[in-house]
Amino acid sequence: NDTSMQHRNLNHMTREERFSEAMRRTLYALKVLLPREGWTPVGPEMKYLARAIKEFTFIIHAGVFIPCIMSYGTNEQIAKWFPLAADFRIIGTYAQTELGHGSFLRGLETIATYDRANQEFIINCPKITAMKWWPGDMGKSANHVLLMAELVIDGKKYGMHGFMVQIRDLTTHEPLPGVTVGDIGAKLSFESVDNGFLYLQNVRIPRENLLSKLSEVHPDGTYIKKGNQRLMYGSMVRVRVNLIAHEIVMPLAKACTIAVRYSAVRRQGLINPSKEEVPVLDYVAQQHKLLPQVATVFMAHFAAKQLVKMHHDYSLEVEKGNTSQLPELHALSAGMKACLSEQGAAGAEIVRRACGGHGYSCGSGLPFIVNRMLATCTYEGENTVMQLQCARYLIKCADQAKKDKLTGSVWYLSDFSNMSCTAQTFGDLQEPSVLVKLHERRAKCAVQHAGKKMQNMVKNGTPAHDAWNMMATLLINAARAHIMQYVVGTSVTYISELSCSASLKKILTQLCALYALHNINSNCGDFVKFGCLTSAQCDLAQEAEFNLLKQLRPDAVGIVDSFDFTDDILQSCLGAYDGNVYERLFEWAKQAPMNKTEVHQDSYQYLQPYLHEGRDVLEGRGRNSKL
Ligand SMILES: CC(C)(COP(=O)(O)OP(=O)(O)OC[C@H]1O[C@@H](n2cnc3c(N)ncnc32)[C@H](O)[C@@H]1OP(=O)(O)O)[C@@H](O)C(=O)NCCC(=O)NCCSC(=O)CCCCCCCCCCCCCCC(=O)O
Ligand SMILES: Cc1cc2nc3c(=O)[nH]c(=O)nc-3n(C[C@H](O)[C@H](O)[C@H](O)COP(=O)(O)OP(=O)(O)OC[C@H]3O[C@@H](n4cnc5c(N)ncnc54)[C@H](O)[C@@H]3O)c2cc1C
Repeated sequence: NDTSMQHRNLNHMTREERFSEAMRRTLYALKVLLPREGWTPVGPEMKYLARAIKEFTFIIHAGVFIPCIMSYGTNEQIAKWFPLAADFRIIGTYAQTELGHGSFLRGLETIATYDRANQEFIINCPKITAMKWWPGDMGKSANHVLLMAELVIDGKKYGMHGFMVQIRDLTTHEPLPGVTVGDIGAKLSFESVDNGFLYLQNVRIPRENLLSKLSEVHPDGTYIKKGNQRLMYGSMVRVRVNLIAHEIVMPLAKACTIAVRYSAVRRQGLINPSKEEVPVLDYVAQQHKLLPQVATVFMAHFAAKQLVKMHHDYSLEVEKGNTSQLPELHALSAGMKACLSEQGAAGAEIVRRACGGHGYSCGSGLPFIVNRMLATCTYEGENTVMQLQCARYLIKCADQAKKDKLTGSVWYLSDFSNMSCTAQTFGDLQEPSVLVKLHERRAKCAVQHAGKKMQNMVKNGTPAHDAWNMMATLLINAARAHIMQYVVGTSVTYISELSCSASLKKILTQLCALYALHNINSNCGDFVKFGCLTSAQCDLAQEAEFNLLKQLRPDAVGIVDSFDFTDDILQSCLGAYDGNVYERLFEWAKQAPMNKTEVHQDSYQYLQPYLHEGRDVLEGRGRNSKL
C-alpha cells in the first residue's frame, strides 16, 4: 500500500527510466521498508521482493555476489565484505562469463598473476575475448566485482579462482585506472538491469583479495589447496537451486493467473450453435493449453522445495567437510534448472498465445514475463550444457547400478522389479503410484538406452568422446526423463504428506496427475518404445488427461486466484482481479506516449504534403493520379 512501491506503467518508460526506477524502488524496499533487527537482503525476505516488485535491480548483487562472499570467503573476508554488501555500502556482481566463453569455464581467459615483490595480483584481460561480458549490475551500478579468473604463479596455472576487485571510485563512482566498464546495451528482457562489460588492464589488487576459503597464496607465492576444488563451482549450484522458485515458478504462476482469468472473461464463438458465445476457457483446446501449465507451477514448486531442502542439508554437511553429496546435487540442480526453465519458458509462451491478440499486447503483462523467462534457459548454465552435466552423472550411476544398490534421486536405476503397467481403464492411469512407476521406468530405460548406444560405439572402435558427442541428443533426453520422474515422484510424496483439507488434497492430486499425464502424452513415443505403455494404454492416457481437464475446469479461476498476486504486480489489463479487461485495455492504450498529442507532429510532417494533395482532389481542386 506504500505509494513509493506502486509501479508506473513500465511499458511507457524508456530503458534508462526503468533502470533508475527499479533502483529507487529496490533501495526503498530494502533500505526503508523492510529492514528491521537482524535482517539481511539474502534472507527469506528476498523471495517477497521477487513477488512484491515487478521489476527490481541488484538481483546479482543480492542473489549471487553476496552468497559468493559467504561461499568463498574466509571468516575474516566475510566479516569485512558481507556487512558492506548486505547494507548496499558496496555494490557487487559475479563476473565470470567473458565475451569469448560462458559455458566452458576452463576456457576463461582473464588472468590473475601473483606479484610476489608487492604481494599483489595483477589482473589482465589479455585480449578482447577475455573481457567480462553479461554480469548483471556491472554496467553502471557495481563498484566491486567478484572476478573469476585463472590464477597464475611463476607461470604455472592453478585454474579459476575468485578475486574481490574494486572497479569504481567509492566517492565519484568513476571507473578506476585500468578499468573499462559499461552497459552491454538493449536485450530481450531485464530492461532494468545494467548487464555490463568489463575490460581490466594491469589492475592491481592486494593478495588478501583472493577469496581464500578453498585455497590461498602465501606471501612467498606458495599455493595451498584447502578443500574440494569443485566447491569453486558451488555458487552456481546455489543459484540454480534458488532460481527455480524465483524465476520459473513465480513468473509462470503470474502468466497462468493472467491467462486463466482472461479466458474466463473473453467470450468468443459458439460451442452449441443454439446457445450464446462461450468463454474461451470452455473450449477443451484452451483448457489443454492452460491447465497443464497451472499444474506445472505446483509441481515445479513442490520439486524445488525438495531441492532447496537437499541443498540446505548438503550445505550443513559441507561445513563438516563432507562433500559426498555434491555430485548428485550438481546433477540434480543442473538438470532441474534446465528442464524446468525449458518447460516454464515454453509454458509461458503457450498461455500468452492462448490470449489471442491481446496476449501480444504489452498491456497484458505477458510479453514481459515470456521474455524474462527465456533468459532462464541460458543464464546460470546454458540448458544443453546443464542437461549433459546431468546425463554425465546418470551414465556413471547406471554403470554403478550393475553392482551396487543405488540410493538418492537415482535409486530407480538399480530397481529391477517388474515395472510393467497393468492399467485397464483411464482411471487406473490417474493413480499417482502408477504415474510415478511409469516415469521411473521411462527414465531408467532412457538412461540405459543412451549408455548402451555409447558402449556399442566404443566397442566398435569409436573414441569415447566422439560416442558422447554423437549420442548427445539421447543423453539430453535421458536427463529430461530423470528430472520428470524426480518432479512427479517428489510431488506425489509432497502432496501425500501435506496436512490440508480433503478437497484441497483432491485438487492437488488432480493437478499432479494432470502434469504427469500431460508429460506422458507429450512424450508417448518414449513410453511405447521402452515398453512402459501399450498403444491402447496410450489412448487411455489421453482419455485420462481430458477427463482431468473437465474435472479441473470449474476450479480453474479459484486455483490461480490462490497464487494471490496483486493487480499492481501482475500489471495486466487481462488479468486484473475485477475482470474489466476492455476498459483497462482502453485506459492503458490512451496513456501510451504516442497518444499524448492528437497529431503526432514528428511523423505528420512527412505525411502532410501527400494528405493535402488528397484533400485537394477530393475537394475538386486537384487532378487525380493515373494509378
Ligand atoms: C560444468 C561445466 C559445464 C564444465 O566444467 P568442467 O569442464 O570443469 O567440468 P567437466 O564437465 O569436465 O566435469 C568435471 C567434473 O566436475 C564436476 N562438476 C562440474 N560442475 C560442477 C558443479 N557446479 N558442482 C560440482 N561438481 C561439478 C562434474 O560433474 C565432473 O565430475 P566427474 O568428473 O566426477 O564426472 C562448467 O564449465 C560450467 O559450470 N559451465 C556453466 C557456467 C555457468 O553456469 N555460468 C553462470 C554464470 S553466472 C550467471 O549466469 C548468473 C545469472 C543469474 C541471473 C539471475 C538469477 C536470478 C537469481 C534469483 C534467485 C537467487 C536468489 C538466491 C538467494 C539465496 O541464495 O538464498
Ligand atoms: C540475462 C542474463 C544474465 C546473465 N548474468 C550473468 C552474470 O551475472 N554473471 C555471469 O558471469 N554471467 C551471466 N550471464 C551469462 C551466462 O551465464 C552465459 O550466457 C551462459 O553461461 C552461456 O554461455 P555463453 O553465452 O557463452 O554461450 P556458449 O557457452 O557460447 O554456448 C552457445 C551455445 O553453444 C551450444 N553449446 C555450448 N557448449 C556446448 C556443449 N558442451 N555441448 C553442446 N552444446 C554446447 C549451446 O547451444 C549454447 O547455447 C548472463 C546471461 C544472461 C542472458
